[in-house]
Amino acid sequence: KLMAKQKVALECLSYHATASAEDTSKLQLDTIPSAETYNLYSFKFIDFDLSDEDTCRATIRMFLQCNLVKQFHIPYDVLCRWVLSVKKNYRPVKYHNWRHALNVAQTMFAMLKTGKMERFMTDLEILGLLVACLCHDLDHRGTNNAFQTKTESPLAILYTTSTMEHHHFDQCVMILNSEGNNIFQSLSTEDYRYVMKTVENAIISTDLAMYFKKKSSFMELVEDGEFDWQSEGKKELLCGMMMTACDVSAIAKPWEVQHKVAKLVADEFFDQGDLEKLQLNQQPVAMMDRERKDELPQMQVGFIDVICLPLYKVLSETFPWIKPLYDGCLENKQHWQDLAEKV
Ligand SMILES: CCCOc1ccc(S(=O)(=O)N2CCN(C)CC2)cc1-c1nc(CC)cc(=O)[nH]1
Ligand SMILES: [Zn+2]
Repeated sequence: KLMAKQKVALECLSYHATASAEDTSKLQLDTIPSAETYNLYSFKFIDFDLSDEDTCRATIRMFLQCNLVKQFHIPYDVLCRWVLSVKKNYRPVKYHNWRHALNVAQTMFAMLKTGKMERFMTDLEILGLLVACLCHDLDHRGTNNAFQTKTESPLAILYTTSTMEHHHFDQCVMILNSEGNNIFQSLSTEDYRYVMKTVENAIISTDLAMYFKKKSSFMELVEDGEFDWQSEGKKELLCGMMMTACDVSAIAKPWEVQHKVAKLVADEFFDQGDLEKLQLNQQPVAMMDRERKDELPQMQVGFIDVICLPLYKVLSETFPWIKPLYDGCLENKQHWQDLAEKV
C-alpha cells in the first residue's frame, strides 16, 4: 500500500515536473538553426543573448550534429519534450541553473568535436556524456553538499556522500521515467544499462571531492603515456575528468564572460553564507562570506592554480586540440591576478 502511494506520488511529481504537449510545437525540426549560427563548435560560446527557446534549439542542434537522433531512434517529439523537462527542472538560482547546464553541455560538444575527443568515445558514450552534462545539476538549490549535511536536509539523509550529485542523477532518472520523456526508449536492454551507467558515473564525478580523489590516478595514466582509453576503468576515469573540465569551463571563457559568471557564482555562494549566518548562526567559509568579497580575485587565482590549470594541462597534453581551454584559463589567471594586486 505504502509502495503504491509512493508510486502515485512519484508519478504526480513527474507529471508536474515535465513539459506539456504544446511547448514542443515551437521546436519543429525545420526551425532548428545550424550549429554555426549558435557558435556551438567554439570554446568561446556565449549564451547571454540566447532566449530560453533558443537554448532548447541549440541543445537539439547538438544532438542532431552528433547524429544521435537517427542512430538511437529518438522520436523527435520525445527529444523536444525531454529537453523542455530538463530545463523546467532547473531552479532559477543565480549560477547552478539551466544556463550553466547548457554551457557545460556545449563545452562537452566542443571538446568532442573541435577537440577531436569523440575518437575515443563510442556513440553511446557521446549520448551519455551530453545527457549527463545537461542533467548534472538538476534541481540544484544554490547550496553545496556541506550545507545539506549541516542542515540535516532530507537529501543528506538519503545520500551521505556526493549528496547533491546523487539527487541530480535521481532527477535525471525521474524525467526519463516520465510519460513521453524517455529518449532512451529505443535502446536495447544492454545499451540502456550501459548508457545509464555512463550518465551516473559522469554526474557523480562532477562532485569536486570525487575529482580530487581520482585526479592523481588519471595523471599517472597520462604520465605513463596511456593512450588506450578503452578499458572500463580508464574510460570511466577519462569521462569523469572531461565532466569536471566542462563543469568549470566558465573559467576559460573570454574575460568579460568569466568576470560576469564569477559574479553569479559569488552571489550564489554569498546567499548560502547569509543562510549559514542567519539559519545556523555559523561563520561561513571565506568564499561564502560577503564581508570578504575583496579576497575573491585571489580565491579565483587559487581555484585556477589548484583545480583548473592542472586539469586542462594534463588533458591538453594527451588531447592537444582542447588546448584553447588551457590558454583561456591562463589568460583569466592574469586578469584575476591584476585585480588581486589592485585591492
Ligand atoms: C567566484 C566566487 C569564488 O569562487 C571560488 C572560490 C574558491 C574556490 S577554491 O578552488 O578555493 N575551492 C573550491 C573547492 N571548495 C571545496 C573550496 C574552495 C573556487 C571558487 C569557484 N568555484 C567555482 C565552481 C562552482 C567556480 C568559480 O568561478 N570559482
Ligand atoms: Zn555544474
